Amino acid sequence: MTTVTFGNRLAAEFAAGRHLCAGIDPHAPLLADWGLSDDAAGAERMGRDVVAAAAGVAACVKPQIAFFERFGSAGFVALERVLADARAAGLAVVADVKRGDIGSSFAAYADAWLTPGSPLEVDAMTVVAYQGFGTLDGAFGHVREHGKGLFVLAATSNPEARPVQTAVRTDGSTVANAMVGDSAAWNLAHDATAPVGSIGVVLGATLVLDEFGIDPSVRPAGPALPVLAPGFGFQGAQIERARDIFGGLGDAILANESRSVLAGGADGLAARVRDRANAIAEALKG
Ligand SMILES: O=c1ccn([C@@H]2O[C@H](COP(=O)(O)O)[C@@H](O)[C@H]2O)c(=O)[nH]1
Repeated sequence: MTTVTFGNRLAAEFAAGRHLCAGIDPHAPLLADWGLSDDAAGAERMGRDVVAAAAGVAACVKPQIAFFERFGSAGFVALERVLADARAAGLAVVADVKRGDIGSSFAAYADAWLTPGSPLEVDAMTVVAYQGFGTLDGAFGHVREHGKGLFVLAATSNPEARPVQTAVRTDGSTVANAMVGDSAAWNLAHDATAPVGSIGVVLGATLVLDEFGIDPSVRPAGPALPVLAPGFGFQGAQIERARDIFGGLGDAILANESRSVLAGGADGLAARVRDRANAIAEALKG
């Protein structure tokens, strides 16, 4: 059986004009806003409602695992139900887990989130390569054999990240740019002719990429590099500026919005998801 790669799955979403990655972030104030309890049941209800609203409209959903993890095992049960709904709806899930460790331990994280049939199976996960890009090796088999994807933190949307991510390595590259380069190189080496790669990066839409040593006018060789872009909406970045922000890195954008879509309660959620999906499609088309 031929495995559909994560990159090919993204390419199909983009061809259909879907670029929104709808966040599932059950913050306590948002749960209150929705009239839900600040517990696992409330998080589950919000998550399942977002999945229902996003199916066929958004390219993916992105549960922020921290908001489920705070409820312990009950939170993970809730999350598993949200993931099951997404699977049944054919909606891709990017787990925002930001995992990283020495290679042998990281491999167990990758197995937990990317093994087909695992209780927490998702389509892609966010990862941290602070201990070296090679520590991600344990996930690459899932990418190649099971059609899974990774988003490597490169230049994140939060201001505190700047001193670390702009640091210059001994090879002259900033840490942020090295993450972009290593991810693009992996895609080129493993699936050179794919339209979109299966390894992507996280680049905050709130940033000026040049300031992180990333030249947005340079499109990496090989498959388009998926960019998971948080920072739109609540954090202030404007989707209309996406082309200016990402330049040559803007061919395969998943624009994440969480609080801007979730605020306002369950009533009107479907309309908000649709409106944001349309605005993002319009800004990124052509
Ligand atoms: O650089 C990063 C990486 C991840 N995030 C996550 O994205 C969402 C953003 O939520 P909003 O409500 O749209 O601001 C959230 O889950 C963050 O943990 C990020 O913001 N920046």
